[in-house]
Order: sequence, then C-alpha cells, then structure tokens
Amino acid sequence: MIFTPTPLTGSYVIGLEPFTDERGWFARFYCEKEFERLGHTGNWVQMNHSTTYAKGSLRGMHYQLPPYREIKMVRCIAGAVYDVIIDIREGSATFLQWFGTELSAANKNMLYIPEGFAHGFQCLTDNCELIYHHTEFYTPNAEGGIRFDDPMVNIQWPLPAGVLSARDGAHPYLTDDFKGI
Ligand SMILES: Cc1cn([C@H]2C[C@H](O)[C@@H](COP(=O)(O)OP(=O)(O)O[C@H]3O[C@@H](C)C(=O)[C@@H](O)[C@H]3O)O2)c(=O)[nH]c1=O
Repeated sequence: MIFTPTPLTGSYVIGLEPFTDERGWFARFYCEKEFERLGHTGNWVQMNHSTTYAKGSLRGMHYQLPPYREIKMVRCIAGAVYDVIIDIREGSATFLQWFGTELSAANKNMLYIPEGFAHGFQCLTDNCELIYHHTEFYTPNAEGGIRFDDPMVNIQWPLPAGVLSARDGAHPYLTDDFKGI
C-alpha cells in the first residue's frame, strides 16, 4: 500500500498495489503492521456497505460526537465518487478546511479519515458502492452533520447536487459558535 498524506494532517489517500496475472488481480487493503506506521491504533469494530443509485447524489457531511469519535476508512468498489472530508478538530491549524479526492473501482484508492473529521461524497457515476471501516459503533444519538453546501466550508463539488436524504438536507448551517469536536 502507498500512503500519501493529504494537506489535512493525519488523513491519507491510500493506494493499493495489486498483483496482476491472467486471472485478474489481488491486493491487500489492510495490514496491522503497515497501519501501525501511520500511528493507527484503533480496531475496526464495524464495517458498512452502501449503494447509491444516481450520479450527482450526495451523502454527508457526517461525524460522531465525543466520546464516539471514530476513525473511518472508505473505499469505492463500484463506480466513482468524489470523497470529501472536513477538519473539525477543535484548535486544528486547518480547522474547517476540506479535502476532496476521487475514489473509484478503477483507481482502487481509499481514504483514511482520523477522528475529528466530517465525511461525505458525491457520486460521479450511477450505482456507486462504498465500503466503510469504523473504529466506533454506530451511535444514532451522537450523530452530527454539516450541510454539504455550508458557506463557511465552501466545498467545490464537481456536479450539481442531486439526490440528498431528508436528514442531510436538514443539517444546520455552521455559525461562529462552532468550535469543533
Ligand atoms: C451509518 C449507519 C446507518 N444505519 C441506519 C440508519 C438509517 O436507518 C439507515 C441509513 O442511514 P444514513 O441515512 O445515516 O446513511 P448514510 O447517509 O449513507 O450515512 C453514511 O454517510 C457517509 C457519508 C458516512 O460517512 C457514513 O459513516 C455514514 O454516516 O441506516 C445503521 O444502522 N448503521 C450505520 O452505521
């Protein structure tokens, strides 16, 4: 695996190194020893899989409140998405800065997202499938959300916004009172 730091400290784009032969390919996407070198100490306690049908659809921007902050690792196994994180670590030098990268079945890249980030994505194709690894259990009462179009963050999405859940459409806009998590 190739770990490329993003401008937001602690997050990485992870490239796989597939072994290819006449049958197809084989690639490792998690190895405790390699991840320890990143400083990763958490255990993956939950893994999720989602399909999003329509190009342009958006999911996000989601996080869990303390004490349920979590590390996430995201991978796209069908189609392509523009995957985005926002740094909401209290006191961070890059507070409210965002980073986006394309994850696709074709490029096989993953995004490693430390605690203290909000996460979301937009589908660049129809029928996008994502696999998530989480270090914390899903805790509905601890869910936090930031609107995908929050002007204080100003994410540059590649496509006009398509399908959005009712919950994601109802996230409040940030105010100066928001100090992060
Ligand atoms: C996230 C999650 C949802 N659910 C349930 C709640 C709800 O009834 C249904 C759909 O949930 P949501 O609408 O929140 O799903 P979704 O909007 O796809 O939520 C996901 O968005 C992306 C951007 C992330 O980063 C993920 O961690 C997760 O928050 O599934 C679980 O049972 N376990 C889970 O871990």
